[in-house]
Amino acid sequence: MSEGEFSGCTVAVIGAQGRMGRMFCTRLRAAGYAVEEIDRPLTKSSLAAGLAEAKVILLCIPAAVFDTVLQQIRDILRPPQVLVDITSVKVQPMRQMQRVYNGPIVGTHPLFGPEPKADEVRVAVTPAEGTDGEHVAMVEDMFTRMGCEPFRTTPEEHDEAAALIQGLNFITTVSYLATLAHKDEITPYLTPSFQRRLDAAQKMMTEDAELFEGLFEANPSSLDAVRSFRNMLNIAAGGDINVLVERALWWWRENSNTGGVRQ
Ligand SMILES: O=C(O)C(=O)C[C@]1(C(=O)O)C=C[C@@H](O)C=C1
Repeated sequence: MSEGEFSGCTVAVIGAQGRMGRMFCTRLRAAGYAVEEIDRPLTKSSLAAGLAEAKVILLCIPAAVFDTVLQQIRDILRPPQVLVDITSVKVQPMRQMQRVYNGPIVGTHPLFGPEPKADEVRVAVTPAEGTDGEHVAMVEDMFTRMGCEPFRTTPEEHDEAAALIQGLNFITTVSYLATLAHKDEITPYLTPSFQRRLDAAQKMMTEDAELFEGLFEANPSSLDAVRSFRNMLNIAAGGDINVLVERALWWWRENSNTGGVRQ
């Protein structure tokens, strides 16, 4: 299939009314694709009609209903339709998709929410083994045309990285704030730097906790990530804070002419 054939083709978006689904429908149309919007209630006839002309089926659905929806579409999908998901973990959904469909499958994880800033548009792309390069390139091209920056990886590599970035970000925040909960006596001591951290955690805790909890449970690398963090806490508990600070300064290595080592 040439690039020309693919541009302007039909993409069926399942979960089109969700926040991510709505964003991708808008971006797909702006990029010149025909979009079939599919959302609840998912019926046999709405799915059959919606998927009939689609070259790509984009699943924008919560992990909790992933398997149910796959069961509903398994007999409707026809190779060479390309099945694409946007779930924030990859090992488990890739297996689920491969169990029900033997056509092209390209997993993706847009590393942003429904209202990304212009520089927050990276998309991890995890093709299933056996999916040919042409179909993977089609999907990468689709994201590029939507203004995103796709990069290719594997489900395992993705989940290890996501456990460290998304997983530990959540777990360390939850653990820290839980440690300090129910201690009215400490509130007079709140400082601006603590308040900044609390403010930064608000959305994650009050709006997205269920999402991150689900991702933690669904990511096979979560516990390894927690263990590496615990190793760092053990160093802190031993009093050797300097070792940790030197190591953490790696993040600002570009700003330092001493390669991350304090002056
Ligand atoms: O935009 C937000 O507030 C998000 O939480 C988006 C966010 C995140 O930042 O972890 C959440 C889930 C997706 O997997 C990717 C990005």
